[in-house]
Amino acid sequence: MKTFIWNDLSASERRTALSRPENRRDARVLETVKTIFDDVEARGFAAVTDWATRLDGHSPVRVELTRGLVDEARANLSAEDIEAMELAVEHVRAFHAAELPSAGPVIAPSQGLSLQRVYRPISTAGLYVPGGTAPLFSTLIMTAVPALVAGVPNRVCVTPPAKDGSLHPMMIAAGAAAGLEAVWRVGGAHAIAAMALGALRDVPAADKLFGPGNKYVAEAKRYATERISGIAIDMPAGPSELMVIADASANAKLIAADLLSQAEHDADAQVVLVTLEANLIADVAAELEAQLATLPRAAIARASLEQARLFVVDSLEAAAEVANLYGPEHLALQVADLDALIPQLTAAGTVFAGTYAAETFGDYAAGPSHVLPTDGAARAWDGITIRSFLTSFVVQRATKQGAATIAPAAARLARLEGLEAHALAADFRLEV
Ligand SMILES: NC(=O)c1ccc[n+]([C@@H]2O[C@H](COP(=O)([O-])OP(=O)(O)OC[C@H]3O[C@@H](n4cnc5c(N)ncnc54)[C@H](O)[C@@H]3O)[C@@H](O)[C@H]2O)c1
Ligand SMILES: N[C@H](CO)Cc1c[nH]c[nH+]1
Ligand SMILES: [Zn+2]
Repeated sequence: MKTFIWNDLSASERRTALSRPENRRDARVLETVKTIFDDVEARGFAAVTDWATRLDGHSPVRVELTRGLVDEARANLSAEDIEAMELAVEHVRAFHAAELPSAGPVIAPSQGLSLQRVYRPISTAGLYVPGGTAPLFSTLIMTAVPALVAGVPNRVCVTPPAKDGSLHPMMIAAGAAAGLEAVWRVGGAHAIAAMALGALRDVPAADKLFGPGNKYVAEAKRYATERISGIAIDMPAGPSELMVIADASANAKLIAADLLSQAEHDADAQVVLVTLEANLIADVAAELEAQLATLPRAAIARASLEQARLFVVDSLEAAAEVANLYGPEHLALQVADLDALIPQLTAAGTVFAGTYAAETFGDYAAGPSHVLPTDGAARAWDGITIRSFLTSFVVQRATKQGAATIAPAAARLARLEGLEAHALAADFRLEV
């Protein structure tokens, strides 16, 4: 791990030490994404098929979640697997249902005026479920369940095929539990382009794209917003990130386990340790080696660890400063005084507080969606919430008396702006 002593760094050295690698915004990634969008726009589903075959070895298929297919998938899973999935689905459903907003309060700034915010589900949500190196059916749960709770009528779900072209049985079982009618077996930037441009046969173009992915997928989502007017995305959600803040009370084994849990996602995953206790460093390094020895995805985790960073700080204030500047996707706190640290935090996708709050719990089953902002986007974006699937608008009503109260002020301001038609539209309300 590259080590930095926070107090020894100038302001610009601190920014450099905390910057993400350049390769995510690699011009070649954007070039590939643009080429794919051009082709999908020009040739539609035929282009999606060609890219899918070329990059993933299989053409796109709409896998309808029929009763027979779901039963077969469930038969290929153990009762314990299904129980775990159902617990996760229930926690995610309950958390998002609890946060479902009802219409806002009716606000009357003057007599005869009433203002109320109401919420509506978006019409078509494009849900991306990663599957390049691991079938992340947990992401299906973390996107499709909140979309269901929000009442989104068209939920289009895509995920890349396994090498042999199959879908993991849990993708099918979880898809059914999340109320999906089908899962499209297609991934990568071409799947994003297909959802964004309405090129998945008769599936309508997505109003908003959701879900995380590797640098191609993340760039394709960003590029969709540049290219297609009106389309939205949930947030920039690229390769996983974890920052751990530790003090002398921390357990080196748990720190290493949490760091490796995100490092094993992707060679591009970012893991960072911020420690108030220099003596922890050797223990964490030893634990990392010991745990890597038996990890099936050790090669990916090692590649990620090559970019890992370690910051030595001398106070909780300094630790919070590092976290707030970096804005990690996940922030795990292994410090004795959580109540002193948490109020100082301003930028993180989600925070795991204390010894027992494993990041893994949030990834699978705690309840909030695990789709979270990366690359510093946590400074300005939320992770997926129930609101991500809703739009809202304010219904503005006025009685004759309300119009009489507000029209003179509105007309006067309009005339000051030189907008006579606006002013007349206010004045005429006094005549009817
Ligand atoms: N931020 C979050 O909330 C969050 C949540 C879960 C996972 N993740 C991240 O999602 C990512 C999943 O990545 P993944 O690769 O396993 O799956 P993925 O589904 O995101 O990407 C796989 C697809 O990428 C495309 N691809 C691969 N190499 C390409 C190339 N050279 N050119 C063009 N396209 C190419 C292929 O079509 C392939 O199907 C990881 O980085 C993981 O850390 C993030
Ligand atoms: N840690 C990922 C978000 O960065 C989510 C995930 C899915 N499966 C396991 N983990
Ligand atoms: Zn994870």
